[in-house]
Amino acid sequence: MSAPAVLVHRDQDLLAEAAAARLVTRVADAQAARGTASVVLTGGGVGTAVLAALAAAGARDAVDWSRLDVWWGDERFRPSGDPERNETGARAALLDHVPVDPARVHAMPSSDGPDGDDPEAAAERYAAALRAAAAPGGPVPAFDVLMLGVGPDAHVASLFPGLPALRDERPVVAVHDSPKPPPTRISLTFPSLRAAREVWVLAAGGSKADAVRLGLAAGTDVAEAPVAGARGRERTLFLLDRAAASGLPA
Ligand SMILES: O=C(O)[C@H](O)[C@@H](O)[C@H](O)[C@H](O)COP(=O)(O)O
Repeated sequence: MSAPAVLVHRDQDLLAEAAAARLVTRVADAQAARGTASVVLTGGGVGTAVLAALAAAGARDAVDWSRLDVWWGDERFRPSGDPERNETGARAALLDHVPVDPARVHAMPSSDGPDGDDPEAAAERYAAALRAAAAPGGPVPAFDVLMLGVGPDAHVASLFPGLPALRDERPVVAVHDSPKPPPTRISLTFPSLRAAREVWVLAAGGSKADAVRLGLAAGTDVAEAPVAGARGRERTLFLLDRAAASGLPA
């Protein structure tokens, strides 16, 4: 696991533009090296702002969109097209505007999908899709970039403080009784997050300052502040605006 590096931008808009530019470079580099690239998206205000900034960036066509796999770190277990779904926001912000291969856009199942209203079966279905895309024998691909928003309670993906998903070793789990609505979700677990080459934690605003501080502090209990467990294999970046960084030592 890599030790985190911190980058602080003036405000959320600049943070989103800088992260979008970084994403273009990282994806283009991965495609040059390996032919394809994979990214894991997050819901939330900042994560969606990054996607919108990417859609608006002139450099976006440096990405070969047809050779990009798109996954999600978590999803609200709602019907397809529901405005609460992270997928819905990502499509509106970016995916509807670039020539992605629909077969490579791996949305998490919806509550009106093939498993119906059964989040456990939906989680298993997503785990099977990840396994099929992984290197032989591996549970999940080595994602090039995995982005995570963070909540004021220090959750990442749908890994909330104190919930059993934090200790689950399966790659994908159903989450019940989420303290943030909606209550039923699907989430990657820590082993899957940590399979990524690069993990980027995105945070803007003063309400995130405590979570960011805990996420970077040595010795934080991951069960209390899940963001502290968000680490990439090669690189971990905390991409912040000034307000989110305001709790860090100077
Ligand atoms: O499903 C969710 O609720 C989101 O995926 C969640 O994990 C989000 O990323 C953070 O809560 C940060 O959200 P904001 O950027 O909107 O504060």
